[in-house]
This record gives sequence, C-alpha cells and structure tokens, in this order.
Amino acid sequence: MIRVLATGTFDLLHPGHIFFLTSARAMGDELYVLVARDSMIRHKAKPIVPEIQRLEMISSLKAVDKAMLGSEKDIFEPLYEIDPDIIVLGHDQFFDVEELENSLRERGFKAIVTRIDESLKCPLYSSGKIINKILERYCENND
Ligand SMILES: Cc1cc2nc3c(=O)[nH]c(=O)nc-3n(C[C@H](O)[C@H](O)[C@H](O)COP(=O)(O)O)c2cc1C
Ligand SMILES: Nc1ncnc2c1ncn2[C@@H]1O[C@H](COP(=O)(O)OP(=O)(O)OP(=O)(O)O)[C@@H](O)[C@H]1O
Repeated sequence: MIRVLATGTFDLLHPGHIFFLTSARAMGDELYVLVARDSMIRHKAKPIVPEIQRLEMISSLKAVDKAMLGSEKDIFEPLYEIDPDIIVLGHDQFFDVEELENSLRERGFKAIVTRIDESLKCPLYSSGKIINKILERYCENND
C-alpha cells in the first residue's frame, strides 16, 4: 500500500488543483492531502477562503482519500501520523526536493520527495488568476 501525500493552500479551487491531485493519486494507492493553515501562509497573500472551508472542498474530491489541516507550528508534525511513502510537490511549490528529503531523513521519515513538473493550462489555472480577474471586473470595470 503506497501512501502519497500532497500539500497546498487550495484557495479558490480550479482545474489545475484537480490535475495536480489526480496526478498525485496516480503515484500510489491512497492520497492524503495537507491543507495549509491560514496562519502559516506567509509567502503570498492570505487566502480568501477560510481554512476549514478549503479543507471541506479538498475532502470531497474523488482523488482524495483523506484531507487534513496542517500544523500551525511545524510542517513536519503531521507526518508522524500520516507517515507517507511519497511526498508530491507541485510545479510551483517553493520547496527544494533534495533539501526537503534531507530534512525528512534527519527526522527519521522514509518518504521520498518528487515533483510534478507538468502544469495544466486553462483560462483560470491559478487562484491568483481568479482573484485578478475578479479585481479587473469589479474594481476596474474593464470587462
Ligand atoms: C511535507 C510538507 C508538509 C507540510 N506541512 C504543513 C503543515 O503542517 N501546515 C501548513 O500550514 N503547511 C504545511 N505545508 C506547506 C503548505 O501546505 C504548502 O505546500 C506551502 O505553504 C506552499 O503553498 P502553495 O503551494 O499553496 O503555494 C507542508 C508542506 C510540505 C511539503
Ligand atoms: N494549473 C496547475 N497545474 C498543475 N498543478 C497546479 C496548478 N495550479 C496549482 N497547482 C498545484 O496545486 C497545489 C496547490 O496550489 P496552490 O494552492 O498554491 O494554488 P495556485 O492556484 O497555484 O495558487 P496561487 O495562484 O496563489 O499561487 C500546488 O502543488 C500547485 O503546484
């Protein structure tokens, strides 16, 4: 039984998220997803959708066997419970594969880390693009 773990913010769901999670699920037998906590997101603007609602959406997806909120203190904490075989990064996630794998080994985790380099291009293929379109339409009156 190969347990795959994917992580992310998943604000304003779009087909790119579905593509990523379906590809991650295909790498093993079951897919766990850690949804980033509102308080842990510092590399970009805080999400529009609250963490509990982001979790509810991800939990309901066909590709996802179990979704949970991450830790608010230590990104490695949930891994003691999940104990994944594979951790899948998305094409634009800021972690370095080798560095993350070294950090996992230091803590005694067996998981290998791999990245899905492919990304889906559709009209609104990122949460940021959805937000920008809303801003253009309703704030700048362009469309
Ligand atoms: C192995 C791993 C564990 C993580 N654990 C947590 C966590 O416990 N809590 C959390 O808020 N974010 C956690 N994150 C980070 C986020 O879920 C997310 O990947 C990161 O904030 C980048 O977000 P983005 O891809 O949505 O931009 C973890 C990331 C990885 C790779
Ligand atoms: N179009 C896409 N194709 C493939 N993977 C994607 C796509 N969009 C997001 N992902 C992946 O989904 C996971 C969660 O992404 P995230 O929550 O950062 O969404 P995002 O749409 O990229 O958000 P933002 O616009 O704020 O960067 C990440 O691993 C990311 O690489």
